[in-house]
Amino acid sequence: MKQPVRVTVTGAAGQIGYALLFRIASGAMLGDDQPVILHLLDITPAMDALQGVRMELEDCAFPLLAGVVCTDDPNVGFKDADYALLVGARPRGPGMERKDLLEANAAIFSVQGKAIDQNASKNIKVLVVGNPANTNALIAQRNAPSISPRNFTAMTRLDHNRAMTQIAIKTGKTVNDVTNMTIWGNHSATQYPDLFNAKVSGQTASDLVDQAWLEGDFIPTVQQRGAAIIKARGASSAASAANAAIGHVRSWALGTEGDDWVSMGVYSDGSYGIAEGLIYSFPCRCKDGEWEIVQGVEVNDFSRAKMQASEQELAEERDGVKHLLP
Ligand SMILES: NC(=O)c1ccc[n+]([C@@H]2O[C@H](COP(=O)([O-])OP(=O)(O)OC[C@H]3O[C@@H](n4cnc5c(N)ncnc54)[C@H](O)[C@@H]3O)[C@@H](O)[C@H]2O)c1
Ligand SMILES: O=C(O)C[C@H](O)C(=O)O
Repeated sequence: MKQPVRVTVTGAAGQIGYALLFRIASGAMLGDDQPVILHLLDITPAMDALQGVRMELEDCAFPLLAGVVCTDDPNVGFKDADYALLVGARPRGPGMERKDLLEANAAIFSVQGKAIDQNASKNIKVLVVGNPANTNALIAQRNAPSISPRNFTAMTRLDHNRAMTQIAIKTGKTVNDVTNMTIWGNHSATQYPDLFNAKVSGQTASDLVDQAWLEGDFIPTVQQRGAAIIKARGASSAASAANAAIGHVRSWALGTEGDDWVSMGVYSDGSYGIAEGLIYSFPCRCKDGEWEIVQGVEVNDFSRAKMQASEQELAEERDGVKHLLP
């Protein structure tokens, strides 16, 4: 049996937390031979609810669950953490854009970045889910100078999964036939889901649909899916978000499949002309616990304009939180 690893989940008493923790404890995220110690971090008023979550975790008798720590102290929450899923943050309501949450949520990620810097493993892998995820990841990363910026990522896997299903439905196939999907940019309404490189049963996806559907239906559906769920459910996506978080960390830790890739918000090294240092979603392959941006993906003029619009939005978000970026 492997030694247990410590996995911190923030916002653990929230709705994504509830859909996430039981799957981590079951082995869905890190494999069925990897014991975990869960560190559940939330705010003080949520501690009673968090104890309820702990009781339910205990009552599952998961063979891989080697311990549960519940806390409202980030220093305890991130102590020796090997993985952190930063979920705890306010969700948007109807009519809001995700960046409207910046003011409410940014401070959380500055505090948590510092706590990660001071307490966590230097090899920690961090996934930011709380919105606006890319810029919150940037804030956490910049407040943790002793840890490689490569270790801070933001979640666009939910958008990636949404895009795979939309093209599968349109072409009468299933997601098993869809490969090489890419979400470029920000987890926001400027994100760009790319059908020019995606494949359906080995054929280029954009060749299988007309441009009017691609521009007028597919792209806005993926961009606006979070808002559509909020409108329908009266609450933001939770089970699908938790599922995407599991997928993101699993791909990062255990590797991507064959030649396929996944979408991850990662520290830009200037690939595809995207400003260095932004947390931008690129096509990534993972191996041995490391991600790399896939090079040589074709970018036509249509794609380039959309990628730059999302880059521009991320630069504006970054400038809006300058006071939190040491
Ligand atoms: N990136 C994505 O694809 C994606 C998808 C879905 C939701 N989200 C975002 O995830 C976040 C959480 O969503 P939810 O539906 O679980 O919300 P929720 O309100 O149900 O839960 C949030 C939890 O975070 C806790 N929290 C608040 N401040 C905290 C802090 N400083 N430290 C620790 N915990 C804190 C709250 O007490 C609450 O328990 C939101 O920002 C939402 O917009 C992102
Ligand atoms: O859209 C939201 O605000 C929630 C989440 O980011 C989503 O994409 O479902």
